[in-house]
Amino acid sequence: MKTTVFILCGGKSSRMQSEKGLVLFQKKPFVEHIIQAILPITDQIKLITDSQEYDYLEYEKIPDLVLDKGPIGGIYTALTHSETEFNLILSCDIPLISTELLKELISKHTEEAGITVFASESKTHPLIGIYSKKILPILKTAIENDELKMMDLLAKVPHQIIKIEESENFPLTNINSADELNDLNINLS
Ligand SMILES: Nc1nc2c(ncn2[C@@H]2O[C@H](COP(=O)(O)OP(=O)(O)OP(=O)(O)O)[C@@H](O)[C@H]2O)c(=O)[nH]1
Repeated sequence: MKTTVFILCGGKSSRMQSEKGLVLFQKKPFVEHIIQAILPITDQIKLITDSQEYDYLEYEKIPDLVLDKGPIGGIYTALTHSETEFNLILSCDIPLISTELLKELISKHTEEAGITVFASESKTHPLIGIYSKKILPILKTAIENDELKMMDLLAKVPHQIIKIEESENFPLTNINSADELNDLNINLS
């Protein structure tokens, strides 16, 4: 299955108060941890961002087509730009993500699903997902109507959930603030 990978590196980072994808974890920016997990699968990696702070990375940067719409706006830009039917969309704040989990997600996606994501009983992970280009019209309408919640988008699209145990959530953890990063570092020490 030919897949393009898009990392969402936009938004306000208001809880982190600095460019989230460039926050250091184990001496390396979040975004580089994510790229490292993707590279054994593909080097077709693109960043959705308006920030020049990512210019040092060799991958293509695509500016947002719509502003202030949150992750759903970034996904809209990614799918509009994409030349492949299947697209792995990742947020920039998941430094623990592994190649194995990404491979599992890609291998379990089926053509009938517009979106495939992981979920445990307590948590769904919509920003670690396979998104089909065919959902673009639904995305566009959602943005036009300012219906920007990812869980609302999932409800509108035929989707597939890859069930995981609660204990498997850890590598999918997203880090939104300095406090959460601190907790993660304590957890791992
Ligand atoms: N390209 C793009 N990515 C976005 C946008 N808004 C959020 N994201 C990304 O979506 C993911 C989840 O973002 P959130 O944590 O919901 O929002 P945020 O703006 O980064 O952070 P907060 O201001 O703290 O809510 C992160 O990878 C963000 O970089 C956007 O407008 N464009």
